[in-house]
Amino acid sequence: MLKAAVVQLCSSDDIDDNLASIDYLLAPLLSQSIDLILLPECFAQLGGDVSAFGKNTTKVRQWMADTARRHQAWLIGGSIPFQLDAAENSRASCFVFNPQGLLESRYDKIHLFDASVADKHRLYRESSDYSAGSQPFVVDMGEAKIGLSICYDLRFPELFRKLVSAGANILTVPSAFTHATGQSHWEVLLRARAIENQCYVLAANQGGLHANKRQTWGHSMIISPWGEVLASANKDPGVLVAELDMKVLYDIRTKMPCLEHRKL
Ligand SMILES: O=C(O)CNC(=O)[C@H](CS)NC(=O)CCC(=O)C(=O)O
Repeated sequence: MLKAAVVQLCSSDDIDDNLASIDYLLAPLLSQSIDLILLPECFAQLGGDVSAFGKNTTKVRQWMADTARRHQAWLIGGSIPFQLDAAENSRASCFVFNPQGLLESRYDKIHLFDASVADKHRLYRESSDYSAGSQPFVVDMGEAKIGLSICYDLRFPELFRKLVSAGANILTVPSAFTHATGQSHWEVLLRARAIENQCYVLAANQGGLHANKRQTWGHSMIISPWGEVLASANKDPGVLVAELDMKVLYDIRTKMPCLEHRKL
């Protein structure tokens, strides 16, 4: 049994404010034994100066380490911009801290959201602010093996197959999914990834109208390997908690061994 917490936010461009909101939302969980906390994409800042933040992430990374240690839980830090190499843009990086507050791994978003969407924002050009990563990551938490992804990655099932082939049994999808695309695609894609890969899916989204006028979909979810929605949010900030029973997952994988039936 693993107890997971999924945080939904409506982040602004004010880093201190956003971190204080998360502290506030997580405070009631201190008395519960949470094993894993997932934060959404751009949890620390949405709509700010990506390049400036990407060069100066020390404070936020320290906050992540402290938060993991305080809750004695794994912390999967959705994404922050992180300037890895002066010759390129920031990566959109998901830092993972263990319950001792030590950095365990970092996944850099592979698929960047360059798309025209039928909302007021219309044109998304993530690649003008960010450089793409290329390396999928599975975090080994013992029985739980966490396959990392970020937001637009959700549309690329081949990434999730790679993660599952590398042993993943829980998939995390921290996001800032738009209101327009979320309404049509979010739940369907998440449940499909859970069903086809026979994995738990933890999806932490941004939700609401942000200071920069972007509107995100919310509806963060925890989904079982059978595709059932175990917990879901509406449009407002909050925290979802669910227990992930790995026996349920093994049972599904044994009775319907789709992953072993793969031919291609
Ligand atoms: O740019 C920022 O400030 C933070 N990053 C994001 O919001 C990213 C890139 S624009 N959003 C997505 O990937 C949404 C994907 C999506 O909505 C879909 O696939 O439909």
